Amino acid sequence: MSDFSLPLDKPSKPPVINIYCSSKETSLDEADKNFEKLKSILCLCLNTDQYVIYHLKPNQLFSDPWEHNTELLIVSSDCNEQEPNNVLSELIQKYLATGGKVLCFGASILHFDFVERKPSAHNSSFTWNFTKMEYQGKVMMVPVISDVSMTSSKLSLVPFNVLGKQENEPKLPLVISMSNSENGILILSQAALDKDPTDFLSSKETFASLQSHNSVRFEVLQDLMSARLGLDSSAPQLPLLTSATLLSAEKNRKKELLHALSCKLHGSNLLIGASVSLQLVESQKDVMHPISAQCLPLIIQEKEDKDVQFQFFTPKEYWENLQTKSLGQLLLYVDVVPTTMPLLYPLITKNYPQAGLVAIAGRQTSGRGRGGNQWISPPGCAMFTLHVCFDASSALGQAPTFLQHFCGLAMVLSVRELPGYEDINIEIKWSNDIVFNNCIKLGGVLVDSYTEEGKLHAFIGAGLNVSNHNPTMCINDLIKLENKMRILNGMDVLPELSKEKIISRTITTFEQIMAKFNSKGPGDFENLLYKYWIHKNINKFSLETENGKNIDVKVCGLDSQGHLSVIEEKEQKQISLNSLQYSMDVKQHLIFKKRT
Ligand SMILES: O=C(O)CCCC[C@@H]1SC[C@@H]2NC(=O)N[C@@H]21
Repeated sequence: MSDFSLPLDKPSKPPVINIYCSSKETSLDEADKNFEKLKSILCLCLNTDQYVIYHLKPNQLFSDPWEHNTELLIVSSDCNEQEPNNVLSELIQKYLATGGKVLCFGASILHFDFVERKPSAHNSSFTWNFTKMEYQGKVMMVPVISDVSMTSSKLSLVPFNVLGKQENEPKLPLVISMSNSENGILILSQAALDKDPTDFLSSKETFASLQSHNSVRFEVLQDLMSARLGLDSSAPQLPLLTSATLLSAEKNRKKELLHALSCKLHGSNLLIGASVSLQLVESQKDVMHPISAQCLPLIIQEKEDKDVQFQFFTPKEYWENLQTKSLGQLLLYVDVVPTTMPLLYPLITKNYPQAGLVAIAGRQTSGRGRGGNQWISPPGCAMFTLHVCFDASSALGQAPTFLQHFCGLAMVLSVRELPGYEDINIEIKWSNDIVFNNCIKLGGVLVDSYTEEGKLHAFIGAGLNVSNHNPTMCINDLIKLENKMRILNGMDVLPELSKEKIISRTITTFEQIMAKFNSKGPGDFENLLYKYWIHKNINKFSLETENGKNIDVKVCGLDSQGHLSVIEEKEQKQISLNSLQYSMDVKQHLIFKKRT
């Protein structure tokens, strides 16, 4: 037997938690969103280093052998699907009989005699009720679907345990657990513990009440996972999310922004965004834990800004190096967040479109890269999203692709325009990678945008690895290399750079490039870009065409829209390539169509 055989009690792959989101009337998009939401909830109550979490889609229920490696199946149903789903019920019964574990939110989706539906509940329109639930001495407000209940009298026909019941109503169970002889466990919860308070924003009072019980909800969920279902809920390596803080070097800017936002507020303190909402709070002591990915507390006051300290960020270093008129002067800083990309949406207001807001993160738990890739985001990476806004009819509004190039160039210049750092050999590879040695990637840029009322809003996300030696290389590794050479030549060594300095210098340079582009056109910008472009030397490529044939092209620069301009060698014909459709592989000298 080989020394490398697996110990018998070890799974060959990590155990899976499958989440099934019922989607009868909800669109598939909605089901995806629900899945993401549930996944972020699980990340707060499970050791996510131990499990992989997948979305089990309706079409996979029968086609994939999901039962084999599923440690837990979570079923989440919403108001739209209250007729029992017989097929799903049967499948779950089978899975339980083989020792499976199921946690089901929304008792009425499964077919059980003890789930009673009042006649009105057979109509398609269901509503939510809010009731107090007692779970092992803890009391909390929970949403339940009205007109559906679990009837104790009929429940006596099955072996069950009441875990949560309506406060003062022992006969009305809200959460029960049932187990069979094969050790299968089913937890059926009529209380919608899978819903966040932000799902109930239409009533200020309801939202406030659910929000105030939110930490109890997580304690209950954690207890269900660990004590009832036997899963590992010890702290994962992933850090807990933290609150954000609004900072500005000038107090007045912060005041102006908050004033401009006052008409966008829901209730007294909520700013809604498409995927993340911000809950404005006065100080750290008003922050409720745990922090959910969908509703981030944003501290707006507290001590003087200059006294605030963070785990992964030194504001003083940032302000000292920022020399802009407006960009980056208002800063949303957060130590740990899934991604900075959606954070600024709730703060955008037409009353203050030129706020120049930037969101900076110390680390990200789900950093986004281009083309749906993941962006590894540990603390040593400089990571920010910058908001800019201009007329859609302006030169830049007509060619917003240039923005990503401005940012890539600004990142390179943030290092290479520092006296002594001119030879730190980072360059730009199309479309927007910051590379060393033509192909070792240290950084990149990602832009989201939308147009509203004639204004183009762009959210420019940038990441540059400043001090992580893994998984590739970082700026400070290159500075060390440069220092070896300088020592040999009897020169002073260069200090390593901080991410604060790199971010504020990038934003400063970005603002200058943009201003010059607006006033004088693209000339100066392009000359500077080509100076740091690897394609001044690496310009011969084979281009994949529509008909599958490859043609030889030579990269000649950017076109008037900011797209890559190449010349077909044979016919000398110019072709423009959009980075949304094409990618480049420098090692293979290949430009190929992205597969969608
Ligand atoms: O794929 C790329 O090259 C683009 C990477 C962009 C990463 C940055 S880090 C800050 C911002 N937040 C994200 O989640 N992504 C961008």
